Amino acid sequence: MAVIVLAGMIAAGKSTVSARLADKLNTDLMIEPVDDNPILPLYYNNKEKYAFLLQIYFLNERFKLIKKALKNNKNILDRSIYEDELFTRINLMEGNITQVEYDVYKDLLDNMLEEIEDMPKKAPDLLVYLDISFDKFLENLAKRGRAFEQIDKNTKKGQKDLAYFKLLHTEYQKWYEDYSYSPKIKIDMNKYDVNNEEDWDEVYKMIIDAFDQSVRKELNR
Ligand SMILES: Nc1ncnc2c1ncn2[C@@H]1O[C@H](COP(=O)(O)OP(=O)(O)OP(=O)(O)O)[C@@H](O)[C@H]1O
Repeated sequence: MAVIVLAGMIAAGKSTVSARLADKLNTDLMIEPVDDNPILPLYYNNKEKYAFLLQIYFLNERFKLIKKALKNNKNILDRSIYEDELFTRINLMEGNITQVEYDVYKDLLDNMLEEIEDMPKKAPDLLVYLDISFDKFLENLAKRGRAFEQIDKNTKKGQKDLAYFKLLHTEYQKWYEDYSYSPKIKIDMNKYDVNNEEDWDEVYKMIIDAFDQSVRKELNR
């Protein structure tokens, strides 16, 4: 039984890497399709109003996927539940949710994580963190062109959005350094285009080597 979870900043390439990885390993891909999320566009339009609702929505959806992934054989998840907590904290810092809302969220999250403690597998075998620079993030966001994510720098809202993304990017680096639930690997995605076969082969090898080490460690325990 093996579970690999992808992590990293918005538009770092998690969806592409997790899909290619699932295909290569012939395993299930656990994703929450963005197009099915009714709250995300509302959130990007009015963070103060929808941040708390969005976080509860993500927490619930993520938990459903984790339960499935940790019970089944061989799974790839395209984002970790611990990152949702990071998003929630950023929203607290930005004043989009209140301290009381954050406390309720955190209590619910801890309660859910206790359920995971009773499952045969409590954490992924490997966390793959995709690292990108802020400039690369802006480039990727513009390139993929999801309407609600676009930044209009000439407006007050655009400036606020930019500050949100910047804070998230900075905090993501710290988040990765502190992450300790499972073995982890950081991949510098500024250097690789995973749609290019040569680059993908290199990235895949790094992930598999780290994964083999992680599983070997587990067997020797
Ligand atoms: N907990 C959360 N709080 C706020 N926004 C979130 C949260 N989780 C995901 N999102 C947002 O949902 C959108 C889609 O996220 P998704 O996980 O599909 O991929 P992504 O972050 O764009 O990454 P990639 O391009 O690497 O696949 C992004 O705008 C992301 O910021």
